[in-house]
Amino acid sequence: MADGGGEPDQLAGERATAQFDVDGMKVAWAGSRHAVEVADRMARLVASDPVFRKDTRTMLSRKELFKDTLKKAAHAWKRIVELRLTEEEANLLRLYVDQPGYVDLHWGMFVPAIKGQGTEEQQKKWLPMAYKFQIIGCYAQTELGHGSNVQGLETTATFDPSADEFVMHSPTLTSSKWWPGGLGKASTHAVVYARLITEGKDYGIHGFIVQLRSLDDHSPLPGVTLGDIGGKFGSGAYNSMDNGVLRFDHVRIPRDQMLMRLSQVTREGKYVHSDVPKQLLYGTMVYVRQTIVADASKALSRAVCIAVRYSAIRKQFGSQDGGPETQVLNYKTQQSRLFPLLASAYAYRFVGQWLKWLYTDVTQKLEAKDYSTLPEAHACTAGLKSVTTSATADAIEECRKLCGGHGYLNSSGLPELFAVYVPACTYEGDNVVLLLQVSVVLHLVARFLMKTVAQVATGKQPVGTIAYMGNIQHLMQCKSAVNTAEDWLNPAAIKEVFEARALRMAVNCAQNISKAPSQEEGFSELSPDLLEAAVAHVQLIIVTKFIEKLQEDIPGPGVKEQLQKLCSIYALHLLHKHLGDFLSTGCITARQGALANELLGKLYAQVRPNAVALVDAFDYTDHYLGSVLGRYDGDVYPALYEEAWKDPLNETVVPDGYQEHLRPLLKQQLKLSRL
Ligand SMILES: Cc1cc2nc3c(=O)[nH]c(=O)nc-3n(C[C@H](O)[C@H](O)[C@H](O)COP(=O)(O)OP(=O)(O)OC[C@H]3O[C@@H](n4cnc5c(N)ncnc54)[C@H](O)[C@@H]3O)c2cc1C
Repeated sequence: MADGGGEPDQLAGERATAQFDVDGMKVAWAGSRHAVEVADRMARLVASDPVFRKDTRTMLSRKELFKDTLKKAAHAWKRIVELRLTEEEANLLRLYVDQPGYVDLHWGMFVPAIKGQGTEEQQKKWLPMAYKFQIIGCYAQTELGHGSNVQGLETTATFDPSADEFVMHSPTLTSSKWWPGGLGKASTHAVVYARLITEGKDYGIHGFIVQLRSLDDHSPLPGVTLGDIGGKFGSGAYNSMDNGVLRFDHVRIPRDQMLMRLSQVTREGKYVHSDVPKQLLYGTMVYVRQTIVADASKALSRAVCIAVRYSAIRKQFGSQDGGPETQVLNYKTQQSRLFPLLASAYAYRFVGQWLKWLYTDVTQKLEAKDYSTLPEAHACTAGLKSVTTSATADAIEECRKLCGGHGYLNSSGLPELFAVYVPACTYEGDNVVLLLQVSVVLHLVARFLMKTVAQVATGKQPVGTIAYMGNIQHLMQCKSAVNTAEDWLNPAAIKEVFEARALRMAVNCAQNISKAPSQEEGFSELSPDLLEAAVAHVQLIIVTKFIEKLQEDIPGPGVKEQLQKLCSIYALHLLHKHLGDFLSTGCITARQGALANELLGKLYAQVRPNAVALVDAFDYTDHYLGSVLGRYDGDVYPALYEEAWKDPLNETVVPDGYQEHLRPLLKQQLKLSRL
């Protein structure tokens, strides 16, 4: 959607060729008519408010940028309160402000940690203050010396029964908390993860609510050392966030600030487990990862929207007879690089919508004390987080290249989008470490199935996203029946080969591990293969959820047909990219692989007239896109020209430094003895 301007629509011709109802597609993308309307309202509210301008953000110094973030966060809060926005509206408003800041961690990690790990009394005490922003919280887990290996954290929380207090301490340099967002400058409180020591025994990592700064003047409390960890990758981007460093020098907190839902320390210093099961923590994890997958589809769709619109405007080379130049979107290479990314944006959107359902399902099962599906739900969310964020990071960079030189300008929006997005591959679990966790679950199931193949029809069946593994006898032997390119349009044909590939890769790994001297050695040696098996499994989940989405009623002329094409593109481009997997596991023949590629080419041609309308369906304002190349009206060149003049370097015609460094050079009358 455009947000102002009123220039003639240079993309009108592209929009006229669409073969589907864009409004219907907006509903399919957003999830409901209501979701479209709320998102639209919030996006326009932000776009029309001058405080939320971001067109010069990449030109600000770090200090200016941070202050600008504080201003935007405070203004957003003011608007949320004034307009009495609902939680849904407030979340969307923050999304469209589109500037990482302390509020993300306050709402996204601090509040959920207290909700998930605090007792009822603790929630009653802390949450109202957090909801009203009387305190600002962050999530302090990672240390200078340890990230992925949480059990290796060094910060200590030693119980002192004489004072009924914990003593928080950072015994080494490497125990300094390092990275938490919002910690450096903004937070007044943190949930701090530390080794709990009582009665001389180390009980491992637990969470504690610790006040860090004075609520009167914001200065650090005695014994607390705090600061920002320094500039990060890119201009603007994540530099708006005050990722911080924190050290404790014997800082005391009351005993009741240990998060005590799962375990407690008594007044006497005894460590006791509560009767609340540990599995409850899975619920929060599923929730957080579901939001990360949803964010992947947002970031990817933004990049794709920019690249598609610009590729329709950009022309290079003409016909041989000097006729008009060709839109770069018409080049088959541009289509084969770009349309799979467009299809991936839709695929991630739908798997994200399914994850929302999964979260509700997991929550209900937890309430009913049914923990049977949790390991599978945990593995599936970990895998989806890993695969979608890695692919999105790569895709944003690909979109930059698809926009040629102009894609490298900050005003294209792509460098900042990339810089702000890539850490998603690292935070909330490094992607490789997460995939290895997925492969452990797959390995266990594959091993169990191999042992019980004969009884599997009657034995314990795998559930949820690993249910297909129960079909081991068929999937280990089946051969694809595809005989023509169009046979690949059949979702059942696609599903079968993706299932067979994932299962065979898992079984191969399990067989090879069983030959190793020990399981541990086998795991370590085969971890690269395990990783690939986990990726195959996760890609199957995404393909399956897209196919299932298409079995729903999807209103709007032509909408379902377009989605069917995108689903085929998503699956077949993966098949083409990972052809080695499919061939080496014997799931398809080389000819069937070639047929898939043939169909892909035809599908790209069918998507071409719909491409601009398919990105319009994301319904992004020009403000949110933040890209002169992705403008709704396609009026790219005047905008590029105008943006350039905003650069501080253009404030003077003759640059600073001319007198000292350029002029003497130009005026030098050196006698160069050798010339
Ligand atoms: C922008 C950003 C924001 C963040 N915000 C927060 C925050 O708010 N709060 C917080 O507590 N933390 C935060 N973090 C920290 C983040 O959670 C950690 O960076 C993350 O957990 C990874 O840990 P690490 O950096 O120590 O990487 P490492 O674990 O040191 O990983 C380094 C490399 O080793 C590999 N590796 C590690 N273990 C294994 C293994 N077992 N097998 C194979 N390979 C392995 C990894 O794949 C990676 O390639 C943030 C980080 C970033 C970048």
